[in-house]
Amino acid sequence: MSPLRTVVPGVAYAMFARSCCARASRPLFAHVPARNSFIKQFPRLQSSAAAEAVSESESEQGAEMQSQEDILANLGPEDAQRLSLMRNIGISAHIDSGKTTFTERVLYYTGRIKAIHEVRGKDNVGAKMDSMDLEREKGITIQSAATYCDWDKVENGETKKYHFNLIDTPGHIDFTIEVERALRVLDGAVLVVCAVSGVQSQTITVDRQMRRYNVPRITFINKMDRMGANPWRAIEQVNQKLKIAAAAVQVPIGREDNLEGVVDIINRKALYHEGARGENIVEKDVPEELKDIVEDKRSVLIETLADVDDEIAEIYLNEQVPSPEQIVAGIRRATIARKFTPVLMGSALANKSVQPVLDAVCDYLPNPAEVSNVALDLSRSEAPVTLPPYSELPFVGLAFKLEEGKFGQLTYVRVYQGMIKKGMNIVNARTGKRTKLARLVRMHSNEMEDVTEVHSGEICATFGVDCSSGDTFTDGELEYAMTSMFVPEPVISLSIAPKSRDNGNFSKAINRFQKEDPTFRVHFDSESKETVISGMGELHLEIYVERMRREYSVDCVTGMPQVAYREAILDEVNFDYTHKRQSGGAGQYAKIMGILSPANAENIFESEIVGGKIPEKYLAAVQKGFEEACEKGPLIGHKVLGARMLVNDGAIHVVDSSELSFRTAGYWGFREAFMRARAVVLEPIMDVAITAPLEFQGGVIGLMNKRNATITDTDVGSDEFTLHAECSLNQMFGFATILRANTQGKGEFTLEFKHYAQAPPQLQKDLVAEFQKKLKEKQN
Ligand SMILES: Nc1nc2c(ncn2[C@@H]2O[C@H](COP(=O)(O)OP(=O)(O)OP(=O)(O)O)[C@@H](O)[C@H]2O)c(=O)[nH]1
Repeated sequence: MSPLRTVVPGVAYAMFARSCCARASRPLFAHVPARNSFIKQFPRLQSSAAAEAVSESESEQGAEMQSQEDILANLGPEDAQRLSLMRNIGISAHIDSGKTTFTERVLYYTGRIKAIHEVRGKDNVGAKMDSMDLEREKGITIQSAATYCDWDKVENGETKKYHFNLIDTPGHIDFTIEVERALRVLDGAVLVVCAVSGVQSQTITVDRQMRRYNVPRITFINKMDRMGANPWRAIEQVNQKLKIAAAAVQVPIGREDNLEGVVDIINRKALYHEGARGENIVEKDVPEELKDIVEDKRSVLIETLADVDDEIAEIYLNEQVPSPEQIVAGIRRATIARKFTPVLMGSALANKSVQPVLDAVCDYLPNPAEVSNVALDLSRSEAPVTLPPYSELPFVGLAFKLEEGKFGQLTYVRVYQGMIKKGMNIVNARTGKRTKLARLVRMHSNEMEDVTEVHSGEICATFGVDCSSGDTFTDGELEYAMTSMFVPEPVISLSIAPKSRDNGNFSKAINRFQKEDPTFRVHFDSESKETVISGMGELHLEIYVERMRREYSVDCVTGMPQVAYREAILDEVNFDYTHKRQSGGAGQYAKIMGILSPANAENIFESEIVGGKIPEKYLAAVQKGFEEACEKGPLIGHKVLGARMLVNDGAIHVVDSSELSFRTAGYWGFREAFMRARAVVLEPIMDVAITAPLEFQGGVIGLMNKRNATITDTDVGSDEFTLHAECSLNQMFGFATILRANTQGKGEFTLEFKHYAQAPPQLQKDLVAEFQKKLKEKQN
């Protein structure tokens, strides 16, 4: 953490002063308010004796990175009150853990919806957050959905109204970008774990994503009503597999069919439910038969906390017992520091113990002011700057999700600093484009409510803003850009064409899906004259083909799914390539020499030219040629992965050399050297996790052996097993049908890209032969 600054108002001024300097140099940011107007704008910073005390030199030294203490100390009373009661949270988990069912209860108990509808429920209505027809039919979440609700929490006899912005995310790895972008803008998460299956493959993936965006999480063990439910095994797995300290803050009262509620072990209170949907929580004494386990688990909680929190450790080492308030404060500190996750339990479907999770969200997850958010100041070599959630500062927000709605493109925005108002102009930091905000809404799944202004820390949506997902918006005052989310590379592609002549809808659909989903890519293969779509898995592409049919009335024919192969080299070779053409008119001449060698997972271009033998602009042209060649490898026309081209010598011709000549030399020189450097084809290797009832274990192992998979681990539960294996994607095509047939429809599996590895020699030969054949056909 950066050192605590003492002259707090000055820090904000320094940041602002810097942005003014930045603006002064760019015509786009012509308006430069004087410092006085800044102070007028921010009355609470007017203790300007302090502001004056900040010397110019300090403001020049880059005091932009504010510590969390600075931010909290400098929050105005209105922001402080508003933000302390706000939580931006995501609900994430493995497929089918009950995220949507859980969210439905949250919406019901907070009064956001009037009735509960189940995922695949008999009433055919479906859960609120699965608003797409396809989601309701398949019973899976495909797109993340945002909503908001208010939760009345009683604290010391006083009721406080907390405001939640909530995002329900898909569990399936094929829609992983939805999880990435949700976690990018959320401050905390509820990790849902099934009480029977425990930590599953996707739980681990989601956990990794939470770590990527530093998201603190509380854990909810759902499905405690199911046979074989075992929360203690699940907690052990969170500790072991997710490698984060976890301890229960509750113990269940009854289990499986007899689940009645939970005991809050911090306050030693039993919580039961009353009402048709368990809406009323009734507090009672801890049942006699649970007293021992409550004390036992309470000690485990305190010991686990003592390991990760200094204050609890001190109390513990002094052989004292922390008070309930101290325990809650310790859990909050350790959770926000991402060293610990408190574990709650219940059953969303049986309406048990969801409300305590909402209390825990308030107690343990951070409010927007407690999370450090950073942007890069583009005007100062991308120096990092903190974005404090003060409403008075200039607006900075991130467009994290785009969606085509009834009224045009809907852009979801998280407001990090300042506020936005209907009618105001916002500027896209990437394109410099200014747009007037015609409409501002808050989303409730597929419904929306118009609002006139949205303050820092909030999530909202706007219409008619031209941008890509991940773009930063400002009010034009600042040149800030926020780092965007991680976008995984697609691993599978297939050719696609409309069955009948395209009346424009096919292209419209393709354009829209591409804009909305950065993991869905489209390109036109000029050799095969086909449109090729790429994505994260078979289901991912299948869903888009189906959506084209339903939403755009375009029936499509698709080719066989193709693996995204890569080409690499195993040897280092020298190259000496001359590109020469003399056919009337101006000639072409470029000579390059150097070394081509294998590199680690990226393509690198370097030059070590002495004495200016090749001028910089020609070297840049060689690099261009190299990059072009890497897009379409010489072996089978797939991308090159891990090649380093070093140009260390060469020659130019005073008349005939040009950028084009050097670009051509870079392109062909690379290809020629590549083929001499033991070129190989790489294929994607996937992490496979298959879960099925125990009786199918032998059969499933047989299926994986047939695919030359490497079995890495097997978890055997009371009635199910999970087999983990590494297998090439090539071997996994159509596996969903095969697994279903071999497990009476009870088996499930997930696939996640792990790494690239050399394809088997025969496959490489076949691919090369096929590519050569196609080339010949084209030449004839
Ligand atoms: N027994 C039991 N079943 C539950 C519980 N919660 C959810 N389910 C069921 O589990 C299935 C999956 O629930 P969802 O809420 O769709 O799970 P999800 O995690 O949102 O699913 P995806 O978004 O597709 O990954 C549904 O059939 C639910 O009825 C629970 O507490 N107990």
